[in-house]
Amino acid sequence: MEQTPAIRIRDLVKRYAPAGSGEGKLALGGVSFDVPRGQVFGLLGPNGAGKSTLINTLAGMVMKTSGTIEIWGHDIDRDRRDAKASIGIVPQEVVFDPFFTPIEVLEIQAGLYGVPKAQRRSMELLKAVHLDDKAHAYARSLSGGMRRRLLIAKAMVHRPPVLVLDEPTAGVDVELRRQLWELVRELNDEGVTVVLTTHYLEEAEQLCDRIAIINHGQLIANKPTRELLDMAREKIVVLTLDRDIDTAPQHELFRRSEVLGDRRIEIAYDKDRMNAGQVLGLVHELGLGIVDVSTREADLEDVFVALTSSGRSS
Ligand SMILES: Nc1ncnc2c1ncn2[C@@H]1O[C@H](COP(=O)(O)OP(=O)(O)OP(=O)(O)O)[C@@H](O)[C@H]1O
Repeated sequence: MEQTPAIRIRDLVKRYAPAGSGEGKLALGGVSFDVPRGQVFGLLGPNGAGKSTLINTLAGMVMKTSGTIEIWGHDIDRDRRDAKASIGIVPQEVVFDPFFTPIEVLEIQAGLYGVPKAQRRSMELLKAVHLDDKAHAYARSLSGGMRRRLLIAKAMVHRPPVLVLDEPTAGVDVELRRQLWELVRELNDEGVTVVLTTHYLEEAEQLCDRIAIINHGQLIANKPTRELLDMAREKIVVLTLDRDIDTAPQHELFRRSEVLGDRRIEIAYDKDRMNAGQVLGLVHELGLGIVDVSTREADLEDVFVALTSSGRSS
């Protein structure tokens, strides 16, 4: 029998009720996709695309207009309890009572989820998020990064097989971002399926096995990260010339050509139509001497911009 996906979403529609007499806002216009088990799955999209609506629907905090959602094989309408028990949600905002300690935060949450005392593993969870030495410190004395890690532990008290993180690294510094990535990888290595939304394309590229892109409430891509990156047809060469020039050399085969300054120019070309050697040859033919060359692969940002600006579906 084929394994059920960690999350199965079909024809999900959410229309927010109108504030006045209008039609209301269509935030999700019929979205279908699966999150395979055992993966780190990234949900990307520009501001207002519908990511939070989707996550909040999974969390049971937003009522969908129509469509179906199954979490670990449990339909969220028909099998609400099991669906809820199968998912942990890490919200964007970090809010704790400043007078509770991390261990108390986890114990209270375990109580809310009805986890019997004998099955609780609060200390183990604090260890997993590297907060065991802060178990008895007041939450108000924790740094921003520690609070975020505590939120992740809190979402895991009932041992859900699926963990959803809404913008886990929004507004955190580079060092902390890397620590959180490491934590997500550790959880995933232990078998937890992770879904995360992010604005940082580098984060998605580094962390996610598969990426779905939402734009204007529609799914416009859903592919393994590698395949999505391969969709970037553009390659870029940066050349250092033997003299200063005011205007970049142009050719019908160049997609883009710009002067960067300090005798450097950048030329983007379609990797399916030509290679770097041909670009150099053409620049040479135009009478320019080349003293240095480097190339840059297009990254997820290039793909993202191409997809979300054209609205093309894949
Ligand atoms: N409670 C609400 N009532 C009415 N419209 C809403 C509500 N919540 C969100 N929307 C609208 O639905 C659309 C999708 O919003 P959503 O917050 O899901 O996007 P998002 O992709 O999470 O964006 P962001 O990255 O900015 O959080 C937006 O146009 C938003 O204005």
